[in-house]
Amino acid sequence: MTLDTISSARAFGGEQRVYRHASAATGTDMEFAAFLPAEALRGEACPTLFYLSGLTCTWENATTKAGYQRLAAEYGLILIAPDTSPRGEGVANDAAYDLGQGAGFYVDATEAPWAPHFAMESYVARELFDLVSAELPVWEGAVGVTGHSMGGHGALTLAMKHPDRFRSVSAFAPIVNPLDCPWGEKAFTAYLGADRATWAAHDACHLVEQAGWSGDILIDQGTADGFLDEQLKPWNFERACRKAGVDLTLRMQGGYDHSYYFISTFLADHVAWHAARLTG
Ligand SMILES: N[C@@H](CCC(=O)N[C@@H](CS)C(=O)NCC(=O)O)C(=O)O
Repeated sequence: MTLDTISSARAFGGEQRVYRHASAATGTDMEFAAFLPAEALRGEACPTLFYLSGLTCTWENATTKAGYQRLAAEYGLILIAPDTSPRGEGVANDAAYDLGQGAGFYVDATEAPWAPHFAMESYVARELFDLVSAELPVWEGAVGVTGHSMGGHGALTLAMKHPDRFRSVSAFAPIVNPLDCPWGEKAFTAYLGADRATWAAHDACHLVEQAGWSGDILIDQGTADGFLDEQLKPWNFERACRKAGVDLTLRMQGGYDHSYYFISTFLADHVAWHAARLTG
């Protein structure tokens, strides 16, 4: 598979790159950002962190606003920031910001008109994972995943569904219970169909009770997040983790909202937390 470099810029002794490639999973070209620390540029195997973004985002939001380059350089970590959906003229879309392009929800759609291209679980957890493992100096067995909002849902569910691939997981303001929030109900109805029984396999609250997680989990959530009560409900996941005996650290951060100001404030803790688990 060919990786085309769209851009490359020196940052913190490493390089911030953006790649494009033809994706078999989505049937489209996909773009993603990759920060390579100095160690990776020297060809040394590096622990790697996937950062999955939220609604309306591409690889660009986190790459330009989270400040991850300095942190990834400090810990010698490769950071991979995928897009949030397939895109393009031949790809289904919706006028709303929370469905279609920019809102892939990290599931493989089974329903029309989404099924032909919306395969973001296969894309991230298999195709992109295998691609970066083959093309970049990713330290085998030392890959973690984090994400924000819809991307937090992606991080939690992909980690629990693919524990052979992801060794550490954390999230910022994640959607934890798509079966019980308007964003999740709308997207899952469209992508997976009306039968809610099929949804549970993509719901972190259900997954943690069914599949569990052998490590610990870190979640940061702002108390001034406008989506907290209606969409995010981290207490549902706290309850499910307690029931499942999974070690969750849920930090309610006073006065923080849903923005990248919140993410950039606490990202250092997450990068350090992943680095410790991936190299320990
Ligand atoms: N503010 C958006 C809601 C979507 C939103 O807040 N998206 C979050 C992720 S769920 C985000 O990171 N947006 C892009 C950014 O802040 O750069 C809207 O109403 O259109």
